[in-house]
Amino acid sequence: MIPDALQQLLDGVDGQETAHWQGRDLVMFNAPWGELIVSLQGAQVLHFRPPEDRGWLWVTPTPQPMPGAIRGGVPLCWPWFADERYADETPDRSGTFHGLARHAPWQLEAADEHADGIELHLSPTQRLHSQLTVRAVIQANAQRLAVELISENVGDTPVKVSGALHSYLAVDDAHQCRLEGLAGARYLDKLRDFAEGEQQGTLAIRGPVDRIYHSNEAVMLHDGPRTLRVGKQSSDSTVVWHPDQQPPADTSLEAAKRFVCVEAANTRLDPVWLVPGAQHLLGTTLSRT
Ligand SMILES: O=P(O)(O)OC[C@H]1O[C@H](O)[C@H](O)[C@@H](O)[C@@H]1O
Repeated sequence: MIPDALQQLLDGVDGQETAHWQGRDLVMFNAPWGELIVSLQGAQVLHFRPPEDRGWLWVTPTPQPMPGAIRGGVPLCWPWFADERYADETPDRSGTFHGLARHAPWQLEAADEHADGIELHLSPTQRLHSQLTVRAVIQANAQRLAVELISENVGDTPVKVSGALHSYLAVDDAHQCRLEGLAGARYLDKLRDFAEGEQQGTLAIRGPVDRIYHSNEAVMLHDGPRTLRVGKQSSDSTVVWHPDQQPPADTSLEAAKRFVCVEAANTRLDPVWLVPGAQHLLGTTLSRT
């Protein structure tokens, strides 16, 4: 579910086009395999809709201005998740929440479109870290959307990294949703000062949720008759976030009912130590069941 103005821009696209929205440069695709919008601020997928379905992702109708990040789609949190500033190079570790990548300008390096779908390769226009490089690969076809974030240590000392593919999944009503796949997983509850818990059965969203689950399993998001599968790669943390009655300033109460975040992440539970020359691929794959 995306803002009307964004949908109108997309409706005028046949094939691939660039556009400008809310101060951001966008790459838009309207093709037989589906609709896809990527913002070059943060290499952020804002929208994906396969044929004969509705959009899988949610974007706030009232985004904050640049250089703030757009709330919605799949923001790339890198090289740290939340306030876990392991790779923060500022002297007092005062770097921005969720890292540098989602605010930074990225460039499209390659777009390989074929009859069944597309593969996009993006990288930041400038290095974001003295020792780390990062790139993103986005694949879309009529069955799935995959986002990969690939970090490499090009320096000469080990670097500790965390991050997240912070997917905002569009739902009819968050309070009607059930998340399956987390039963038995231990979690840290960020709303209770990181108290530990263990998930019993399915997770229903009945109020605010902000939890880091120690799990590498796929999550099935049941939203009425619809189910979206959130798969992941090289991620032992799954973050589930829904702000309920206290949405952030860039989102109305009404709009906040329409998303649930299920994030493939590396967090304090499973930070990645990258030794010189090593690469790490954090991935998520969304698909219908
Ligand atoms: O408002 P943002 O910086 O985009 O963060 C939004 C949310 O992201 C994650 O899911 C965190 O676990 C939450 O604690 C945070 O509130």
